[in-house]
Formats: sequence, structure tokens, C-alpha cells
Amino acid sequence: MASYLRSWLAAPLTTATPVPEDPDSPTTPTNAPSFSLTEPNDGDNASEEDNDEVPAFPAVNSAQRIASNPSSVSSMLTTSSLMPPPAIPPPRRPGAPAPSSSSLMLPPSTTKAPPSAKSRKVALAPGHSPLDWAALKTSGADLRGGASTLARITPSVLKTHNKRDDAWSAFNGKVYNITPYLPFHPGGERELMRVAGRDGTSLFARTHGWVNVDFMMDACLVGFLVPEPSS
Ligand code: HEM
Repeated sequence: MASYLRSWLAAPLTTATPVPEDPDSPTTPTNAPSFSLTEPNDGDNASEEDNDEVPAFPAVNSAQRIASNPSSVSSMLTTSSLMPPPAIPPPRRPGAPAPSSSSLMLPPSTTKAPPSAKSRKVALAPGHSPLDWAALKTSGADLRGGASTLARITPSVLKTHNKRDDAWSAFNGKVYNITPYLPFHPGGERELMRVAGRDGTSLFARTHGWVNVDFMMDACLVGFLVPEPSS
């Protein structure tokens, strides 16, 4: 091993950069230590000693080699065995669309609105904002349409409360008087009236399951939905 390193260090740059033969050349120091390539085996690894081929240094096609011989740059660019340089793209005409693979293009998500982004909210009359509803429902005003106790309400009784001025609807088993909320509903009175006199749980969940109906309508609770009595 040691002799391998010695020979590697001592090897004149003959396998790498060609060095002029002139002994007075500044690249060949006269006082440089010299090592014999035929030194006896020091016994650490015989098989390694047998294969003392010195690798090219600097490595073939390395930056050091190119720097020492600028003419080899042109040979690297023309040698077909090496990777060719990328093709030069054709100049773009002004106004022409950017190529689709360009990383500078805006992602499609920012150029096109998602189809579901269209809001179906309606313009609420002044004084009917969500904040106004919150203020009204905590004001102590009667929002139950006169009902003083919570009742057990069957679907047939619920069905009779289907007019705009007397509208009840059931959500998750609870029956609410929705009449006072109609002008406050962001989706509009018409939408809300679709569930007047019936169970609106499914439609509500499909429209806006994230809305907390129990909290928003607590002041309008009139009873609980129960099945028809069996005869
Ligand atoms: C008492 C029951 C209900 C309450 C408390 C309620 C409440 C609300 C609230 C708070 C919003 C605004 C949602 C938001 O800003 O994201 C809204 C929007 C809406 N609601 Fe209701 N809602 C009720 C029942 C219903 C029902 C039964 C329907 C359908 C038949 C409906 C249809 C809509 C629609 C279409 C919107 C607009 C959604 C949008 O495009 O932004 N609502 N509702």
C-alpha cells in the first residue's frame, strides 16, 4: 500500500498533463523527492502490489485537466461520446404563448376559478346580517311563535306549519320555527322555504354541513320530531 502511494506521488505527470522533456522546465523541480517504482514489496498486500497501475491524474475530462489545457474544452464539446450541450431554443415571437413546460408559467389553479367557487348567497336587506341575527336571538324576543313549552311534534303536525308566516322545519330531530330567520338566511328565503313543514336535515347537510344549526336556531326551538303514533 505504502509503495503504491509512493509510486503514485512520484509518477511524473506523464499519464496526465503532458510535461515538456526539458529538465530546466519550471514544472519539473530538480530537488523533488524521487521514489523508485521497483521498490521491494513491504509485505502488506502482495496482490495489490501486483496491480500497481497508476490512475490518471487529474482524471480524464476533469476540470483541472481542462484548465491546464483550454483547447480540450472545444474537444469536449465536439466529442460525440460526451453528452452534447442542450439545444438552443428558437427565439419566441412577441405575444406568443409561453411553452407549456415553462416553470415560469402561472399554475392553472391561479388562472382559472374552481367551478364550485360561485356563491349562491343572496344580498340581505339592511339590518339582516348574521350579526343582526345574533343580536336578535340573544335579545330575549319571542322567536318561537308563542310556543311556551317544547312539544312532541309528529310529521303530520309539522306539515301544517308550511306557510311563510308560520314555518317550522326539523333538523337533526329538533323542530325550529324558521319564520323569524327567513330574512336573515344568507342563501335566501326561497331556499329556506323549501324545507318548511318537513324534515330538512338531509338538504341542510348537503348544502352547508359546516353551519351549526343548533347554535344558530336555539332561540327558535319549538319541540322534537317524533314518529306518528301507531294505531
Ligand atoms: C335553519 C336552517 C338553516 C340555517 C341556520 C342556514 C344558515 C346558512 C348560513 C349561515 C349560510 C352562509 C354559509 C356560509 O357563509 O358559508 C347559508 C347559506 C346558504 N344556505 Fe342555508 N341555512 C339553513 C337552511 C338551509 C336550507 C334548508 C337550504 C337549502 C334548501 C339552504 C341553502 C343555502 C344556500 C344555497 C346558501 C348559500 C351557499 C353559498 O353558495 O354560499 N339553507 N345558510
